[in-house]
Amino acid sequence: MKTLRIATRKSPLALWQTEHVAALLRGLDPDLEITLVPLSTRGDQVLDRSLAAVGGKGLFLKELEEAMLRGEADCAVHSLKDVPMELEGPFVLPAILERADHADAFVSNNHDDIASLPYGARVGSSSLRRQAQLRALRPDLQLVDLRGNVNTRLAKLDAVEYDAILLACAGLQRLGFDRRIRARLDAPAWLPAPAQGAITVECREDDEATRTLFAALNHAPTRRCVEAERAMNRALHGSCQVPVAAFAHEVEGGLHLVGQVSAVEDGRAVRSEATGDDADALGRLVAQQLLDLGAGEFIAGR
Ligand SMILES: NCc1[nH]cc(CCC(=O)O)c1CC(=O)O
Repeated sequence: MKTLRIATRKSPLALWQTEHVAALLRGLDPDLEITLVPLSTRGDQVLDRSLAAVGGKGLFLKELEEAMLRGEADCAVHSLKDVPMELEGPFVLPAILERADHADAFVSNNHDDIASLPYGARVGSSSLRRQAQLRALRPDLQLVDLRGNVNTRLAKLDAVEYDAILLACAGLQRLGFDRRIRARLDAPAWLPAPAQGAITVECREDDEATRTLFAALNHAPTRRCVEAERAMNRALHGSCQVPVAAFAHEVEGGLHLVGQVSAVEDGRAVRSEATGDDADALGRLVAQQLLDLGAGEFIAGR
């Protein structure tokens, strides 16, 4: 292969993740020439409205996919949690890297954890999943939308617009902000988004050379776990207007998956879990269990 062109969003986290993939590739083949193709996506421009309202997660991929279709890039790097459950178009994910930290992080300059926040404190997050889990624990909190990339959100916390914010540990760690994590919000007590912490590579289905190149970076156990989480989400037909959380890990005899669907308004939730060896079947099973427990009520009309 001549030069590998990797499309990426321009946020500091996206660039870090793309540089990380490039470094892994150079480790495999020091002679490989790699160039980054940084692009703005519609998703990056929507800072004022809920993403769900304008078309959802696919907005972070579209421009990168268009560049691949025009032959201007060979592949793209994404946070897998931002990749829609169904890829639209002739694309595949030839590599899912080993998952980093799955957990959410509680970030605050004055408070140690959720429990020690004062009554009615202002917490910033625009994730419905994080808001719903906070509501369930602390109905008194004032939940305030917080958009923008990780660096922007930390700057808003420091400008004292919020008493605390919630972010993914993985993003903070990648950008060198480990020390801003005041408390980890770990599974199973607190559940992450499906595939949180996993980086993926997307390329054209018919591009055998690129698929082969990236096969070596795929981490099979992570792929199985995130496949179960994503199969559950897919089977729930959850738009990104519905708080869906999921976490799978390997156990004796296969995978264990825990899933949860919450009500946006008050954080009421249904939760279910199961063990199995077929990731896709396990995801669909837990989705069905959640529907049997009444998850449909939280999904309907959203
Ligand atoms: N929604 C943006 C986004 N997409 C992926 C991550 C974190 C990195 C990851 O999950 O791998 C973040 C930031 C955040 O949620 O704090």
